[in-house]
Amino acid sequence: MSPPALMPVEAALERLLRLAEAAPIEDSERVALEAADGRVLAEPLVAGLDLPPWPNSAMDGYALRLADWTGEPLAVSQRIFAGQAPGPLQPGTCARIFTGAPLPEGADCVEMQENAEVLADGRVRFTEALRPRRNIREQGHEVRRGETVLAVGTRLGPIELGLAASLGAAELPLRRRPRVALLSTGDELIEPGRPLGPGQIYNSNRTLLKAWLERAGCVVTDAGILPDDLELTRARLGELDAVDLILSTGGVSVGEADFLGQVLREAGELALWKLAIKPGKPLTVGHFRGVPVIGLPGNPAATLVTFALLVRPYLLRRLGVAEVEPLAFAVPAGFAWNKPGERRQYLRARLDQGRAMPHPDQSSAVLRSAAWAEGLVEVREGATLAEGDPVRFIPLSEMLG
Ligand SMILES: Nc1nc2c(c(=O)[nH]1)N[C@H]1C(S)=C(S)[C@@H](COP(=O)(O)OP(=O)(O)OC[C@H]3O[C@@H](n4cnc5c(N)ncnc54)[C@H](O)[C@@H]3O)O[C@H]1N2
Ligand code: MOO
Repeated sequence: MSPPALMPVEAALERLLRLAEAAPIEDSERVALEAADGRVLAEPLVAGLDLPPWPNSAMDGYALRLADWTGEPLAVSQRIFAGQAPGPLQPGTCARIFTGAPLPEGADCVEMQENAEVLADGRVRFTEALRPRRNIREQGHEVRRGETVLAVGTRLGPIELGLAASLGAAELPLRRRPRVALLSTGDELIEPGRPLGPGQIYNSNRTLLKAWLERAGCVVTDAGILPDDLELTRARLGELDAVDLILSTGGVSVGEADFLGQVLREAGELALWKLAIKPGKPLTVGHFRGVPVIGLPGNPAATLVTFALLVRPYLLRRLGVAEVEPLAFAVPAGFAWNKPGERRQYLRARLDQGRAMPHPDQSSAVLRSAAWAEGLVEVREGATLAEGDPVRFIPLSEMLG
């Protein structure tokens, strides 16, 4: 009998996103703008004013009414700086005006000072033809009052926060942060700072995931290293009832001391997925007393790839984010690929003169090549590649936030 087919990446993502939509995190809180970076909007941001709020000058120069201009020089009747409220333009004159200053009532054109000559008597001659509305930033040009500027579910970054600030928002209604409990499994693991005993390795997944989850806006509970004991595993999981997700690493393949799996089976449900991803084949998805559980493979590069491609989008979708997949683009392969694989490979790679160059060490156990990499290059299952063929490149920077 042939082994069951591996689950394609798209199918795994699709299933996880459906699970995320079935368990949305909907609570919201009002948060000061300065503390809102990386968070998700719980309500649309609706403009309470026009932007700009009034017509203003795009240039340092002179504001005038075109009908007043016959080709003769005009006297300057006022000077208007940004931040001032000008009076109406006196007929038959122009106003000295600076960038960002409000246009005086009655003016319908601004000419930049480079096209103006100030005569000895102070009057100004315009040297080029003038056009109506030239160099005027119109009221409401960017945003009209009442318009939705950012949709619910928008992930806020510096640019969105700047936009909210330009509309005068001091606080925003945000989804609360997801609470994630992080578990490591493996008797070989100890935490950095302690001496390494025989057979032991330092726990790197915990540090990697904690930092990454926090960047993604989560509150992380460190649930430590799961003991190799059924009773203790049961007790430890039982303590994690106030979280939105239990995320574990290790112990998901075919190991014998799979206490996590056993406890999940008796007090929840558990599915063992075999994904067509390399690195990252085994993934556990289930529930423990109603709390979603995702178990990532323990190999550090497998943890990284499955978190980036599956868990991060899952968490964002639980917050109602629509676009959860990282931006990716096609680049020419700087390498050949002769052996078609049954799993889709995500190679740790850099761009060299626009071509994707994989690191020579693609071992699932290795993090160093990921620290070197700028992104992941996708080699699809069953594919061979010649140098120059297009491959998808996903920048790590797209996924690390
Ligand atoms: N007979 C089979 N063996 C394995 C299979 C398989 O299908 N049949 N799959 C391989 C693949 S692919 C992967 S990926 C791993 C997945 O292993 P587990 O998730 O069960 O993880 P462990 O066995 O606990 O650990 C794997 C590896 O990673 C190291 N590790 C684990 N946790 C951490 C951590 N927190 N920090 C640093 N390193 C960690 C661990 O020491 C092991 O070296 O299974 C393959 N085997
Ligand atoms: O999925 Mo595993 O990461 O290939 O070693």
